[in-house]
Amino acid sequence: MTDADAYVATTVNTFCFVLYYVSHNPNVKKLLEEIKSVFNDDPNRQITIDNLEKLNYCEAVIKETSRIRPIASMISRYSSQPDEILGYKWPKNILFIMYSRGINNNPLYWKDPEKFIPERFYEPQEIEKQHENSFLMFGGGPRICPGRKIAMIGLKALIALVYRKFDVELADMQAPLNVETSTITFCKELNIKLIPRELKPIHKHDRVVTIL
Ligand code: HEM
Repeated sequence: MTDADAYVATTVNTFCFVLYYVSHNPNVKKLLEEIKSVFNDDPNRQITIDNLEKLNYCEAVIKETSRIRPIASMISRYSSQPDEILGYKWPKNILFIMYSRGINNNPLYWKDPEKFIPERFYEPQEIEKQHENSFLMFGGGPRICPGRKIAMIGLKALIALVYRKFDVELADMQAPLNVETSTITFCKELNIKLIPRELKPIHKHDRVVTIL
């Protein structure tokens, strides 16, 4: 997989999962309010890095989506030397596969793990409660995903571009996510309705300003 493929495959599939979970959850209101306020209620305003950095609730939505449904369900490492883990002795060159999706959804680390609650990644007191390495969206340690910052920028921009102009509804609210898992989990199909928001009415005052 090239870096370009990694960018498209990871970002696009995470984006589909965001659309799915946001459509199923009323917290969407908070996301829309944040987007509206950061872009000054202007759906055509140019997107800047400063704007994207202010989209903290949007970032929490992306993280909560990836906690419940990470595109990378597993992370692997070879042992470079013999070690003892959980009382078992392991020789070197053993392939360890960590089920990150299981860790992300483990009730030992997350209260009501099946519930979509972006506040887990938004409220400082909730963030403080998190156990180390209990959220592995981008892996961890020296081999942590080097594309994580650009991925977050791309996802936030995509979410802002769509939600500031359209209401998004799933074509079938009963349909489960249609996915296929190999190295990453792909969203095979997601049918949505994009409903353009009404254009902002032009006020008298705006017209005067335009003519001047
Ligand atoms: C939502 C988007 C993305 C997610 C969820 C994601 C997730 C991951 C995960 C879980 C790993 C394994 C980390 C580990 O073993 O500890 C990884 C590795 C990697 N990712 Fe990403 N990734 C994303 C986007 C990107 C993008 C946009 C790029 C490149 C522009 C990228 C490039 C890479 C590379 C090169 C590695 C291998 C790093 C190494 O083995 O040293 N990723 N990613």
